[in-house]
Amino acid sequence: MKVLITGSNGLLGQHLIPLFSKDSRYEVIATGRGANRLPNQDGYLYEPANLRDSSSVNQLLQKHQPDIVIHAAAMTQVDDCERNKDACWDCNVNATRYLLQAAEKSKSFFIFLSTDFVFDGLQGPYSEEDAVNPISYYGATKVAAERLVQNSHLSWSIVRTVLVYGIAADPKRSNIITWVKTNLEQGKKLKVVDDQWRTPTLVQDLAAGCKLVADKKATGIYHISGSETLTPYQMAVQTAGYFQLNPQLLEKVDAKTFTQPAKRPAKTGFVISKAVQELGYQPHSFEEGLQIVAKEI
Ligand SMILES: NC(=O)C1=CN([C@@H]2O[C@H](COP(=O)(O)OP(=O)(O)OC[C@H]3O[C@@H](n4cnc5c(N)ncnc54)[C@H](OP(=O)(O)O)[C@@H]3O)[C@@H](O)[C@H]2O)C=CC1
Ligand SMILES: Cc1cn([C@H]2C[C@H](O)[C@@H](COP(=O)(O)OP(=O)(O)O[C@H]3O[C@@H](C)C(=O)[C@@H](O)[C@H]3O)O2)c(=O)[nH]c1=O
Repeated sequence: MKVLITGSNGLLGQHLIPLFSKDSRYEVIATGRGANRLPNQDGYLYEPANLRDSSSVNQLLQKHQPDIVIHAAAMTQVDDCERNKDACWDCNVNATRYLLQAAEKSKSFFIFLSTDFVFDGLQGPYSEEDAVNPISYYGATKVAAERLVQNSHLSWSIVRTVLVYGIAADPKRSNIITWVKTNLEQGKKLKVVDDQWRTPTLVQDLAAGCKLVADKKATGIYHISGSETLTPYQMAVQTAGYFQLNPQLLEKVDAKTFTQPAKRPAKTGFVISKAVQELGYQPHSFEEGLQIVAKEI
C-alpha cells in the first residue's frame, strides 16, 4: 500500500516516516519543503514539494497514486499565523484543497491532522462531537480545512491532537520539554502559565495513533492526545524534576501577563475514549514521555 506523508521534515513527519517505513505492508513517499532533513534517508522515497503550488501537488499525486495520504504539513507557529494571515490561509487551507482535489483523482484515503485550537477553550476537555469555535487565526484555518476534508468525495479521517512534544532533527519550533530543558540548563528564568490546561501528546503516541487510523482506514474524527490534563507550569515542573534542573527558575504566571498576537484557548485537552475503544490507542503518561524523550536527546 502506498502512503504519501506531507510535512515529513516536521516533528510529527519525522516520526511517521520511520514508523510506516518499517512496516513492509507500506511503501512510503515522504514530502517536505526543500531538502530532506530526516537523519535516516533509507527505506522510503523523498519528494520535495511546496504544497502552496497546486501544479506541484497535482504532479506529485499523479506520479505516485497513493492509497493513503497523511496530510501533516501546516503553518504551525500560532503567532506567525496571526501576523501573516494570507500565508497561513495558503498553507493550511489552500494546500489542503489542492491535496484533496488531487487525492480525489487517485481515490486516496485522506488523513488530516488538526488541533485542539479548533475549540474556544471554555469547556474542555473536548470530545469529537463538541462544537468548534476557534479563537485564533491558526485555529480558524484548521476548521476551514476540516470542512474541506469533510465535504470531499473521499473516504477521510481527521486526527486532532494537543500540544505535541518530542525530539526532531533540525526542528523549526521548540516544544515544552526542549524549551524548558534548554533554558533551565542555561540558568535562565522562565515565566510559565498555570491557567491553561492541555493533554500533552508524546509525538510517538501521535504517530502510532495515525498509523492505527491508516491500518484500519478508520473514518471520522479522532481525538488523539495524552490522557493527563496538565498546565504548562505543571509540565515545566515535572520536566525540571526529571532532568534534575532548578525548579526555582520557573515562575508561575497567568496567561493574561503575556501579550502574544494570537489568543490561546484556556482549557482544552481531549477525551480520548473513542480512540482507545475503536482503535486500541494507548498513550504514555507524561512521566513515561519524559523518559522516552530523554533517551532520544
Ligand atoms: N506541534 C503541535 O503541538 C501540534 C500540531 N498539530 C498539527 O499536527 C501537524 C503536524 O505538526 P508538527 O509536525 O508538530 O508541525 P511542524 O511545524 O513541526 O511541521 C510542519 C511541517 O509542514 C511543513 N510545511 C509548511 N508549509 C509547507 C508548504 N507550503 N509546503 C510543504 N511543506 C510545508 C513545514 O516545512 P518546514 O519544516 O520547511 O517549515 C514543516 O516541516 C500539523 O498539521 C499541526 O497543525 C496539532 C496540534 C498540536
Ligand atoms: C512561549 C511561552 C509559552 N508558554 C506556554 C503557553 C502554551 O500553553 C505552551 C506552548 O506555547 P507555544 O507558544 O510554544 O505553543 P502554542 O502555540 O500555544 O501551542 C500550540 O501549537 C499549535 C501548533 C497547536 O495546534 C496547539 O495544540 C498548541 O500546542 O507554553 C508559557 O507558559 N510561557 C512562554 O513564555
